[in-house]
Amino acid sequence: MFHTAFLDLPALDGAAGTVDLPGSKSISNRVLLLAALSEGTTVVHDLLASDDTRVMLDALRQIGCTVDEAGSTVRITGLGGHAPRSPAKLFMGNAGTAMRPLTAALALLGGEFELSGVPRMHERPIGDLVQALRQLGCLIDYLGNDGYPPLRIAHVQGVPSLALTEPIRVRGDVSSQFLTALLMALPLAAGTQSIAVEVVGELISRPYIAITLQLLERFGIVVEHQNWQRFTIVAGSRYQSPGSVHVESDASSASYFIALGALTTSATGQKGIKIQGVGLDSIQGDIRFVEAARAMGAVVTGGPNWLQVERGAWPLKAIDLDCNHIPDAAMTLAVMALYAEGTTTLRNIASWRVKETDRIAAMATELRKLGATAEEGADYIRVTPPANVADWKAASIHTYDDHRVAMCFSLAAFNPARLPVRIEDPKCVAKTFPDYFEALFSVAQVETSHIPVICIDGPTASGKGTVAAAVAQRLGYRFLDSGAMYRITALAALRAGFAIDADHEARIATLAQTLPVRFEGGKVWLGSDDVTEAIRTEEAGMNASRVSALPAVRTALVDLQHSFQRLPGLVADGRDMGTVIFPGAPLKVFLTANAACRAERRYKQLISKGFPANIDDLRADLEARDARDTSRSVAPLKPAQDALVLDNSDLTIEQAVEKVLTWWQERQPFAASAQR
Ligand SMILES: Nc1ncnc2c1ncn2[C@@H]1O[C@H](COP(=O)(O)OP(=O)(O)OP(=O)(O)O)[C@@H](O)[C@H]1O
Ligand SMILES: Nc1ccn([C@@H]2O[C@H](COP(=O)(O)O)[C@@H](O)[C@H]2O)c(=O)n1
Repeated sequence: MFHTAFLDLPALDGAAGTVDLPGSKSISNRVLLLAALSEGTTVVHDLLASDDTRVMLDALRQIGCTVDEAGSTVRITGLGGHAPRSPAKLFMGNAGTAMRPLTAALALLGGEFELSGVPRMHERPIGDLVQALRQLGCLIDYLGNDGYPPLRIAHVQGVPSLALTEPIRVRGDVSSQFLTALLMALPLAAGTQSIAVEVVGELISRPYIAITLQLLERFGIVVEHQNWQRFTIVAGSRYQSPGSVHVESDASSASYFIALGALTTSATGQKGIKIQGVGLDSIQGDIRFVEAARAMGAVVTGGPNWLQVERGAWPLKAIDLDCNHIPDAAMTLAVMALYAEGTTTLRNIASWRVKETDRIAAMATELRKLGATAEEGADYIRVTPPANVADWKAASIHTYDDHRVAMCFSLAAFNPARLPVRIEDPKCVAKTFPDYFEALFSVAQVETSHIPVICIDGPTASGKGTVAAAVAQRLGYRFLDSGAMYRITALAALRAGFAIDADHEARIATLAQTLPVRFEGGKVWLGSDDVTEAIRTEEAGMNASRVSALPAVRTALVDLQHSFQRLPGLVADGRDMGTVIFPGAPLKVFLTANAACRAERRYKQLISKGFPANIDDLRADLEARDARDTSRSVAPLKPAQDALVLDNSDLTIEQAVEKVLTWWQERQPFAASAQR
């Protein structure tokens, strides 16, 4: 996952390949709660690992369920009729699928609970659910604003006697989660009598209720319904664990890759995007996004657990669609509309206004930043793409702590104007798809020369590695420590018994070409040996300097260094990054510091690692190394013609990093809006 302040997506050319999607959020959190209410142990396979499931798991532990996690498999032993542990303060983050059903379930289980969330959760309505529970006789207080979390369930003396003879009335036109919450909680009270729930107003997002009913059935609860307006929980209902449950992949998450298949082709001749984990027979309502994508031109085929999507009509066809049945996935249509001919209208999406953010306003604002025309109404959005290629704008997309805004706007990186797109706060995807961008990059195609590279070259101990690693971390870019390649080659040569000299040049070069080197978790591996420490000594640096003067060795290491230029970008440090390896890089920095300063820094560095050091010897060594690096015939150390020189003798590390980042921002088309 990218924890950076923003993630810049370079203009992407195409996409092809296979993606495995994470588990469905809606199914994951429903299954967790149903398992918690059941008798027996449920093994949940392929559970989504995300912020929203995390808060649910934590809450279930707090109320006394036994929860064992092993990767994506979670084993839950439910309460099975026992009282939950109370009092408890439960933090629900911004997870509506946890807040609403848990409120209802805890109200019917008895005990004293406070449920709260992030500030946005405290703006998301829950009043209709609370009103329905109060109708029953439940004692629930608002701790902030009426109608919104945080709230308190005050059943210290146990569950009060409930008024179950009359149907419970609940609104269905604000959020279907209120009805889901009641349907999952009421079986706890349906031991001796049937309980009816009546929906007031039109039931929105009906497919989510269908998921609830299907999952309830798996946990032994039969719910009858008349025309989706009246639901009856049959007397004698009792939660019983089914033993094990598999969570299917998230159909809403599939929408981004369905869209990707619809709007891209592949330069390599590979055909389309294959999505694994969810198929045309999915129980999730958002699978009907496939119909909408087909209407826009996508060619979608599929089987029980997979989908295959290819571009059909191009440009895409504009649509006018009632999206009530696919509220979450419909956001993706708003971005697909950027690639359509004409105006796309998405209707009946009032629920967008009370989601993670006001999604209608958010989508309209961000689409406009890209150059589109977006008109918003109380329950619709109308999108007209930029009139001409030249009307597209490079935008910094604000994501409103809304995972879906972040994910669907990544699709704007395929714009015909070939402009980059900045996604602010990319980690918000953690709500449902923590590795979304990694999945996107695994199928996205871009000509390598278009992947941005920042080169930081300079003499020994000038701070290149430190600054480059920090810049890479701030941008979410990959990091290439090219010096390590020479250090490892020298080590491998010596271990193979080769002296580092011209006589052994060819053999060392052959060795370098097939170096079994891996950089993993901050460690450097040569085959199965951890050489992290061994290559950091001054002697190893000197050997590297000798080996790096052999032209054949330099040539042998070129491909390996180029292989680091991958999405979303690269920061490379060394001696010839800007002059030889990445001559087209858009930013080249030559980082220097005076010799005394560098010797002192290296001295402190070695001492702190427990290596013996003498500052005068160090200075002599680094000057010798610089002299050899500067005077060698191939790829000598020198600033590239277009490099910016930064003497950081009097700068702190952070100041040097900021300087490089500032230079980088100045080269970005959306620099100004990134300051918001
Ligand atoms: N601006 C700075 N102020 C103080 N210390 C710094 C600064 N920049 C780097 N250092 C420190 O100097 C030491 C050497 O830095 P670093 O290893 O990044 O240099 P380098 O140029 O990559 O060296 P080499 O060429 O040998 O790989 C490190 O301990 C680092 O923390
Ligand atoms: N691009 C590069 C990087 C390094 N070298 C040589 O390797 C030696 C070790 O590099 P460090 O950055 O890890 O100290 C260095 O002294 C150079 O001789 C190189 O030639 N080209």
